Amino acid sequence: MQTMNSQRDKLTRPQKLEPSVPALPASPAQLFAGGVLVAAIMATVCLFGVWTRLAGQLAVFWPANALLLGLFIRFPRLDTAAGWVGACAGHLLAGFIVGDPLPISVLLTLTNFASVITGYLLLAQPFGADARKLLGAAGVLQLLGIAGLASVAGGLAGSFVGPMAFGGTALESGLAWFASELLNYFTILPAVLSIPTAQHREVVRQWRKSMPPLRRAAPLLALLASVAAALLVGGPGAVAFPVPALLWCGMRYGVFPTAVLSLLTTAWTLVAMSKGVLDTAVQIESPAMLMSVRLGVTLIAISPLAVASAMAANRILMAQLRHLAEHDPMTGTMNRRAFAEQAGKALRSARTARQGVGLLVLDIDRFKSVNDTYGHAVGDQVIVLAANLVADQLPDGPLLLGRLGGEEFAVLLPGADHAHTRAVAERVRQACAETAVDLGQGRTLGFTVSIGASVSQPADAGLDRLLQAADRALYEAKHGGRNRVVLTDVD
Ligand SMILES: Nc1nc2c(ncn2[C@@H]2O[C@H](COP(=O)(O)OP(=O)(O)OP(=O)(O)O)[C@@H](O)[C@H]2O)c(=O)[nH]1
Repeated sequence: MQTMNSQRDKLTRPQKLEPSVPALPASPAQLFAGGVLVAAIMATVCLFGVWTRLAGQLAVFWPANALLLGLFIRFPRLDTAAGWVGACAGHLLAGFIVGDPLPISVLLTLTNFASVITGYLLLAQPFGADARKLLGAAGVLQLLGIAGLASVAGGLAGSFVGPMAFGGTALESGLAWFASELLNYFTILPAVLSIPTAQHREVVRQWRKSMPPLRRAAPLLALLASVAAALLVGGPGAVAFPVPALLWCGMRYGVFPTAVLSLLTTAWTLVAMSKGVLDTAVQIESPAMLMSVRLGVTLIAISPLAVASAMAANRILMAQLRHLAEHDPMTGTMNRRAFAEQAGKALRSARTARQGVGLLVLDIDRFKSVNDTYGHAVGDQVIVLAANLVADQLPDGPLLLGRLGGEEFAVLLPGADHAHTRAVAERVRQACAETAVDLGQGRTLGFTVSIGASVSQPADAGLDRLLQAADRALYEAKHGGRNRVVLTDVD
């Protein structure tokens, strides 16, 4: 007889939308590959940043720091010593390619790392959990605060290094560095941190199914229309034209698409302004004015992100509440009401497809004496173990297992005929008879179950009739000596 004291996970649990963490330590080859990947990404984005550098000035757009911080937090697999060395190597390689003198290249790299490390240390703290996951509007605000402090660190380091690398005063250099970092962090970090996980992709699939294509596309079309309107109308207010459409995107699309759309809209607005395509009639006469405009445009994109995040947090809460309302907290199986609802749906589909259906009602034998002899806590353990054993014996596909009450469970087997229903019931009975609860100190407790099964082929009978027939069969199984299956046909 096998003993078991662990709860398996086939039963439905509330979904946790968290970044995946590697289950096993990475091998040296994987660490090396991760380091090389980070180096390649950093070298590429640094070269891009240098390309946007105007003579004797900071780069107009420097995505490297925000991207590096986002990658290390979002993909812990890359956050290794090899990853950090790779990031350093990528920076220096880009400096070497563009012909920066090595001391300057090292100083610029250290300055970049000052802000990345500050952001990393803050985000890695327990209080940074909501910011890491962009959970709720508070998470977004927290992320912005952390990005602000990382930018201050970059600005302070930049006030020393800037005058050596690009000339100018320490104050000018520090402020320019700070503002540029803030812009990059605000736009890029949310998009990288919210890159979807496999679980998110399933949520997206469900979302696609739940909405006709035009309804899904409407916020995006509104965004395009508002960008076009900004181009046509112009003037200082035009930079805010896309905000309502972005808010709509935030309400409908979730955090990652909203972060990407906000990033694209911000980038487009800044580029269109600098090229004169978007005529805001604002005279940009000084570097400080330019920075003010850039930061203003960036900050406009923050509220849609906060909306998307609050909506996402709300959706997670709703899913958890729904799970609590529909599941038995002890075993994780559906409760009676949710089982009736799900089984009813499955029955209707089986009927439409002219398939058969089987129903099992299962009851633990002489359970009262378990409680009386070993106490309720052990009784609970037996109930949980029975639920997991049943779940393990069921065919793949949606798990239609419900706790009808006490130590009684029901299983619906859509598409099953007489033979299949009996085979599953026998498997369940045998698995329970062969498994014992581990009571510790070498003691075990075995148990058996009796199963009443009913079959309707094709599935013309309703759930109530199937349940009544299975109940009668269960009564027979109990009176026939227990630890047995009795099957009956419903016509
Ligand atoms: N530990 C525990 N006991 C429960 C729970 N729900 C119901 N029970 C107990 O389950 C027992 C059910 O016993 P009965 O259905 O009367 O019969 P039985 O002892 O299982 O005997 P047969 O069904 O005739 O084999 C009762 O003593 C209930 O108090 C629960 O959640 N936990």
